[in-house]
Amino acid sequence: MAILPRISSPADVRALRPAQLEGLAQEIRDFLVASVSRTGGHLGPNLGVVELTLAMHRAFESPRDTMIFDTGHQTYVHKMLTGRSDFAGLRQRGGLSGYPCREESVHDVVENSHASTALSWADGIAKANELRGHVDRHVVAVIGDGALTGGMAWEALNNIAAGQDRRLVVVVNDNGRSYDPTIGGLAHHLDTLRTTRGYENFLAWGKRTLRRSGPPGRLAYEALHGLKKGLKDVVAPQGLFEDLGIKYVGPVDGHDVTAVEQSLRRAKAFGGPVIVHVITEKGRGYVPAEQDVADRFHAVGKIHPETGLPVAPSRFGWTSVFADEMVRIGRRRPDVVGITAAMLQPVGLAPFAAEFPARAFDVGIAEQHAVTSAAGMAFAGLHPVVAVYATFLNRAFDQVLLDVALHRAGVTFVLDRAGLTGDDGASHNGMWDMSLMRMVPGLHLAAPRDEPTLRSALREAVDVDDAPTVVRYPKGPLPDALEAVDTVDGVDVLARHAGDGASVLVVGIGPMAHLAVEVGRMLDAEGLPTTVVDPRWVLPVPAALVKLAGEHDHVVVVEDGLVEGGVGAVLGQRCAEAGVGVPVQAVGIPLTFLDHATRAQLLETLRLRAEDVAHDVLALVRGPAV
Ligand SMILES: Cc1ncc(C[n+]2csc(CCOP(=O)(O)OP(=O)(O)O)c2C)c(N)n1
Ligand SMILES: CC(=O)[C@@H](O)[C@H](O)COP(=O)(O)O
Ligand SMILES: [Mg+2]
Repeated sequence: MAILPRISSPADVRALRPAQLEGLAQEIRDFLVASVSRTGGHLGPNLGVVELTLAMHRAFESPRDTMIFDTGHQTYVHKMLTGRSDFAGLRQRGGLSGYPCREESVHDVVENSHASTALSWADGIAKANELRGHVDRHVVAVIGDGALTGGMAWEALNNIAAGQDRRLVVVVNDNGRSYDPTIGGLAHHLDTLRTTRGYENFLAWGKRTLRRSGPPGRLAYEALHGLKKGLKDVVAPQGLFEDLGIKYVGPVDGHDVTAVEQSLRRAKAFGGPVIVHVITEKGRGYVPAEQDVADRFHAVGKIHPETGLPVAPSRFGWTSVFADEMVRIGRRRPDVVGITAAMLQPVGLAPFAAEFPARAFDVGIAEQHAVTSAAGMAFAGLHPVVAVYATFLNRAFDQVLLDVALHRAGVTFVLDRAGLTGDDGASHNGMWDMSLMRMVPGLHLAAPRDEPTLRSALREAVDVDDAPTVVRYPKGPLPDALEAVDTVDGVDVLARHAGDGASVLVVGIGPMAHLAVEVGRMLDAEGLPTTVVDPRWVLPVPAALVKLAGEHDHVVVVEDGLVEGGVGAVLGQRCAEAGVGVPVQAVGIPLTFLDHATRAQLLETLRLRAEDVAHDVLALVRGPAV
């Protein structure tokens, strides 16, 4: 008898008998594979937390007890156990978000999918609970071993340790991986806690001995647990968590619901900050994921459930061009090194790392460290290429500004997923980088429109050794190459249309150049004299673009980034400063948080299609249609 359909709230989960839990876990796994195969999503991480999430909702009472999930990509099971079963529209407009979403449920708190923030959230909530006398409320925060390599997590742990009376349980979900195996001293320490030979072997011996003593009855079971407890105290090394002053429970088999539930109840009863170290397996229970050496199906597109193979070919054309060009640059420039923040494969540095293993650095989910360590590398004679998703550079703005730019360090930032990404929701759109980077003195930013301009931008960027450079490009497949018909002082002219009346300069930034050409055609069809250009290096705004603007009656700049402080806004400022009195219309992303939707849905909503832009230009140039 299927249990899952009868789960509409955590109370239903708590009402189950322990004997029912294994069956429910299997039903959940079957559902995850069947559903996420159809929509795409974070299949591997969620397969790894089935038992953990079940145990959490049995040991704690959400929403009275607050549940926080770091990054939030592993909350599909949490959603299923809190009454949300319609995953058919996952990460699409009107469907479930791929992360916690307050609008969806009172059980969801943190919508931000940037890693390493959960423990700070938890510390704040626990402090508020204590101050407001909510002594019956617990906070339980799940953080992955990858997210634990982020600096904020340690800032939070330092504070959590200071609050000995705060009811806060930190669950370290240790599956040994971010995308790749987690790096660094912390990963080693977690390994030590998890795989101390004596602990493991002695425990294995204990299990064998007890089994030989007869059917694993209650007595044998108790003896085994007593043995494990004794072992932990005697053999398992005391961890840095306890040195910090935070009680440590574990390591616990994260796929044994009963063991996890018991550990969580123990931690909850302690009444102060406790870490429960849970050992899980990313992709657990689905062979294609378990066997996936790349990243255990961390984030998949639509796949065939029987085989795990992708339904569509690889989605990431831009990334593969960067990957190829980076190897070519590496061959001719021994000073060039690559830095990733735990995303070697997704950002395209894997081929570079394969050919130059000593020159590829995975720093963990630590973008701030990545940037400042790059400043150090540049100071010491290297040219670092820091490859991150555009949205994740937000948290390292200060390091770009005052560690790299202030020292005129030759560091190149390669920002993948720049612009609208859509289905990953508000915190994943790469919409902030140009408005942020335009505030960095001396920084040069390129927005290529296709493969040839991406390759040339990368080559030009690594040749700049006395200032930061940025090359940004979007998620997904490459557009066809777009040839320039002319170049004016570095600004590519993509089309010129003669005509009568008010002349229009259409500036396409990055891949929006393709849309700009389309807009040019539409304006030409209306008889407007139109010039379509792509400046390629867009920040600082080139003087040639200001000059070109002064030769037209109207300028429209189309960019896959914020309008506020974007290239269009800056061009308008530069024109005003130069006494060039032409109206500059900036078209792009409004200053707001965008709900999850497909990129196409967002482009339509934001009126970022060629017909929308042409319509708006005509309305401005000729006045509204009567
Ligand atoms: C600041 C930031 N950098 C990078 C990412 C991309 N990212 C999402 S999940 C993930 C790996 C997380 O590993 P872990 O915390 O161990 O969770 P698991 O997937 O193993 O459950 C990364 C790097 C992010 N969400 N936030
Ligand atoms: C949760 C997270 O930050 C990443 O897993 C991200 O969702 C991956 O995005 P892509 O699918 O665009 O690589
Ligand atoms: Mg992990």
